Amino acid sequence: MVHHRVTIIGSGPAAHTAAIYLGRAEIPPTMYEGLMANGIAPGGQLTTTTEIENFPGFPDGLMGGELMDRMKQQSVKFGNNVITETVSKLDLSSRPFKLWTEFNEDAEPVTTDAVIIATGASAKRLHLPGEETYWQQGISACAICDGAVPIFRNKPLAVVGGGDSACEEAQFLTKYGSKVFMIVRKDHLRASTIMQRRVQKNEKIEVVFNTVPLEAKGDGKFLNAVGLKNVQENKEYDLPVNGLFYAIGHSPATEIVKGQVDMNDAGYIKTVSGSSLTSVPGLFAAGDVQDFKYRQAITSAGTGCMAGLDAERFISEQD
Ligand SMILES: Cc1cc2nc3c(=O)[nH]c(=O)nc-3n(C[C@H](O)[C@H](O)[C@H](O)COP(=O)(O)OP(=O)(O)OC[C@H]3O[C@@H](n4cnc5c(N)ncnc54)[C@H](O)[C@@H]3O)c2cc1C
Repeated sequence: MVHHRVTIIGSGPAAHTAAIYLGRAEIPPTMYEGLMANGIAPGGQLTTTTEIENFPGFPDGLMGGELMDRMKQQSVKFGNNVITETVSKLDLSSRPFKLWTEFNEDAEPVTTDAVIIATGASAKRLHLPGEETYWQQGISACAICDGAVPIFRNKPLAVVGGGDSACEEAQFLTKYGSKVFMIVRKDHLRASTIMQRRVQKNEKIEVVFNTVPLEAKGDGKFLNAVGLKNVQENKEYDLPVNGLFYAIGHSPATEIVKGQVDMNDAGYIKTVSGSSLTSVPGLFAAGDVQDFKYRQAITSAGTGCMAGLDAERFISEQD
């Protein structure tokens, strides 16, 4: 039977930071980095983007994929045992915990004393015609990450969504865009009153109610318009914009722990404030899988550090 002391599930900034801390504490973990788990390559969400300009230590920026390669090199240097498989089942009902990987569900389970779950989240997408062509070429699911890039400067932009995140993203984008349209399916915003007021007060934001996006359009290289439909008037038209930002929510990758650990209504794992501890002793959560608010590489790395230290303490207390 294969047994690991600490198993890390995931391979983004949270997972590799936790692995670096555990490795340096002489508890080298085993990491299941996933094999296109949730459609994302090993290395996580940053492998789906281009340049990262807000991760400290890289004043000239660097490509998301390169940042993740470097994190992996660093964790492997400290003994991280990386397995390129996806964990498909996890049994947290008794310790040691048991896990199975994809295509090996009938095999004997792997056992582990502790688990750090850092499986991340993925932004919900609309899958519009043209979306694949203009993804990261005008379409983004993260205004904070991508809003400052030159293609959006002083250009008209659109945000899809009517909740608090959409309002926040629209406000944020007014720093860069010449105008920001909020495309809202209903005849009202879902956002909190204070957020609605801020949007109303901001002269650069125009809310387009009763409207859904139909198509992403452009010159083959960059987005330059979004096809819209006013569902009340049944009227279709093109809105010229150079940026289209989705703010329609995220899906945390928590399927394997569903029903076994406390989560919030949106499916994010709940952690004890100021720690990575979950409702299950020996299960620690880090990164976007437990963070519905910040969802950044640096915050994921920060909570990964916390999970590494928390798991180290847990293991030391068992020894
Ligand atoms: C397009 C885009 C651009 C972004 N740009 C920036 C930016 O400029 N700056 C910034 O700070 N942040 C940016 N972000 C946000 C940042 O990428 C995330 O906050 C961060 O990657 C979250 O890290 P994480 O460690 O939680 O895991 P993730 O990066 O979400 O990675 C989780 C990994 O776990 C794997 N996994 C999932 N389930 C399993 C399983 N069952 N078994 C094994 N493996 C599994 C996944 O396949 C994935 O590889 C961007 C995000 C996107 C989508």
